[in-house]
Amino acid sequence: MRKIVIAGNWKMYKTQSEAKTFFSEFPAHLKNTAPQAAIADQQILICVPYTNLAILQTIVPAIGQANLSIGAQNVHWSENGAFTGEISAPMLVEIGIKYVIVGHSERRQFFGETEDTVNKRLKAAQSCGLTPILCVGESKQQRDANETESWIFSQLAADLVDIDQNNLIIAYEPIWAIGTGDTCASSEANRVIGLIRSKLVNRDVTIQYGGSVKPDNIDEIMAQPEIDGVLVGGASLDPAGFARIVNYR
Ligand SMILES: O=C[C@H](O)COP(=O)(O)O
Repeated sequence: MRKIVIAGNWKMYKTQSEAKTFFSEFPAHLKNTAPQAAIADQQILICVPYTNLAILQTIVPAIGQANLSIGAQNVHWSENGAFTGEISAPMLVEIGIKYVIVGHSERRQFFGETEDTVNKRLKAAQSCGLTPILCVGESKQQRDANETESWIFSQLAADLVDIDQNNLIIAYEPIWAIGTGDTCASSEANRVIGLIRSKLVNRDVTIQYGGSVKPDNIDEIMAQPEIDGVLVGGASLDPAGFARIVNYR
């Protein structure tokens, strides 16, 4: 069965004090009227900067929302070593982190991430029991050149070599829709996600859509049959707005 995962990605936003303020306000906005079985099928996740991980691991359990987790935004492929500025999977696991974003387009665009390093990071995450969220998606130029499918298929082919599809989330994030307000039409996101699913060995992988998801388009996005959740950037920074996204049903 495909699990719904509604995830926020704070990117490089929120100091510790700002993160604490967010979580002092967020729970009051959550609508918790769904039956327990439905809650168990839906994971809420917020991927925060490294400086917020440990402190939020002590704060979030006290909220009493069993399906709410904190995740990381990247992970190195080595368990330790001389890799200044990097964080390893065992470091995340030791503080109870279960999810990590891998291969976000901003990592690929600004920090030289390649399909090879994405694959290595996925393997490292899985080998320590973390569930990675693999991000794939095309640029505006690729879409305009009708290369969306071929590009995403090539990303999947390279990124998923020797990856366990039973412990994996994929986020389809068209780069041109990220932070632009230019949301991919939900029917088009549904079509591309269906194509991604057709390439997987495990057709039950949770596949999210990401790119300008907002409170006012979440219902339409989540009504699409192939879309199992969202990866939300800007709109995850506001507690009331992100709760509205989480409360879509
Ligand atoms: O990881 C999240 C995506 O980059 C989407 O960001 P956005 O919701 O600000 O467009």
